[in-house]
Amino acid sequence: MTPAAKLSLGCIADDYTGASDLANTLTRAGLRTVQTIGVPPDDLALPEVDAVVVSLKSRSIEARLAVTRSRAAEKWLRSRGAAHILFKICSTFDSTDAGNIGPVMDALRADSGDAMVLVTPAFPETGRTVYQGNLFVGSVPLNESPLKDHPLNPMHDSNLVRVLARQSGTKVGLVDLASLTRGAGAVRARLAELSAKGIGAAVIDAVFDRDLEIIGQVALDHRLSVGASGIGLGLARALVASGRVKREALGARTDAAIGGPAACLAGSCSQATLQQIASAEAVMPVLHLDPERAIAGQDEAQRALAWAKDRVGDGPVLIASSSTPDEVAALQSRHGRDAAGHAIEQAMADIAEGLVQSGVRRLVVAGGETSGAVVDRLRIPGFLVGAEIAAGVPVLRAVGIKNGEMLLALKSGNFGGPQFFSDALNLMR
Ligand SMILES: Nc1ncnc2c1ncn2[C@@H]1O[C@H](COP(=O)(O)OP(=O)(O)OP(=O)(O)O)[C@@H](O)[C@H]1O
Ligand SMILES: O=C(O)[C@@H](O)C(=O)CO
Repeated sequence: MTPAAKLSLGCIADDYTGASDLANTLTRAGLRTVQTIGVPPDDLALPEVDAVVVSLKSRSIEARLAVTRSRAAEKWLRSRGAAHILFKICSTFDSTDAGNIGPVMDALRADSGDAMVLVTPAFPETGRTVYQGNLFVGSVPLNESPLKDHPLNPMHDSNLVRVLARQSGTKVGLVDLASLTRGAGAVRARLAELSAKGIGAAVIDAVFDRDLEIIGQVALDHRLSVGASGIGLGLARALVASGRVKREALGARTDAAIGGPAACLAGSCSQATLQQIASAEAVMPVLHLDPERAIAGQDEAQRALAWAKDRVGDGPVLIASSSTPDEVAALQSRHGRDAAGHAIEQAMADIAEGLVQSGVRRLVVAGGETSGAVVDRLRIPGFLVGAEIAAGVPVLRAVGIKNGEMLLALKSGNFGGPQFFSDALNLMR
């Protein structure tokens, strides 16, 4: 990116798959977008863009650290001229009562000087809608969805006003769908009412993309918003509609093939990923790691690499640590949740590193934390967005890596259809 280019939108994502989901949404809405891993170093050559999504791995770390890292990203984005910053969280509001959405929002709100922050994880394209402040995943409330069994942050309350209030020092209110359907003026009036009561964060209902377009218009009055790809869509469409950004035609970027061996890694234990692994068994060799051995040391990663070496020359392979909720719970009770998760992530990173050393240039990774560990280990500084594999999951072309080119797909645990792994590989030529 040239130093003179001014960003129309700055984004801070709390995990890497979420960042690529948002970068995909912004690209499809016509914004020239790049995804960086962390705050980019000054010598990273990036094209001229309208939006930068800085990817952090801050969803499941200590709140204090998440705040510090988010603030550093904010400072960089503001210094590049971003008038509005979107803090990208998960569309299933993944967090615990200790944070990190509330603490990061509070800090960025203080920095922005905004009296009011709009918050919505709605992303209708993937079935995430918010009504009366309650988040629905498909047809069920969040607390009845598979997110109740998430390995790191099980979600047991679907009322986001309550969830956010427990994490935040800011008073939280609601803008309901009835206000929203009366248009941007009604939303602004409702926000003024909330503000007069000392409320500084408003969870906003949204069920359809048209709701997000209204939210996007209103959000641009402010310097900060918090939400998932849906609010990204609203902001991007509002930027284009207001003439602040000239819509970029899709396909303006090269999708040149890379070829070479391909592999998939799955560390997500979501229902969607478990089903995708089961479907992949029919079309490619699949190795199920022994999670107990992966925690014990590096032998399991070495075993996986030896297994892959014998097969990857003949076609794609899949290596998965994923287990069912009962098995995950049993493992966590033996080793602790964070220790088990971290050790398995590191085993996945070891495997990714070994695969790339042996020539793999096309890599599909399932799971946000898993993707974070893998991308960090591969020292990839950023990505350009390519074709869309499934809602929220684009093909990514690595930029700034030392050894040639690489294509990746970073899949959020819950995203993608049953054949996701083959769908991804079909587009990653
Ligand atoms: N068999 C297993 N038992 C316990 N934990 C596991 C197992 N396999 C993977 N894990 C851990 O579970 C966590 C899965 O988180 P990850 O973010 O990768 O997936 P996800 O939460 O489904 O995806 P997303 O964050 O994109 O929704 C990681 O910390 C991973 O190491
Ligand atoms: O918003 C989502 O659901 C995803 O982009 C994500 O962040 C999952 O990790």
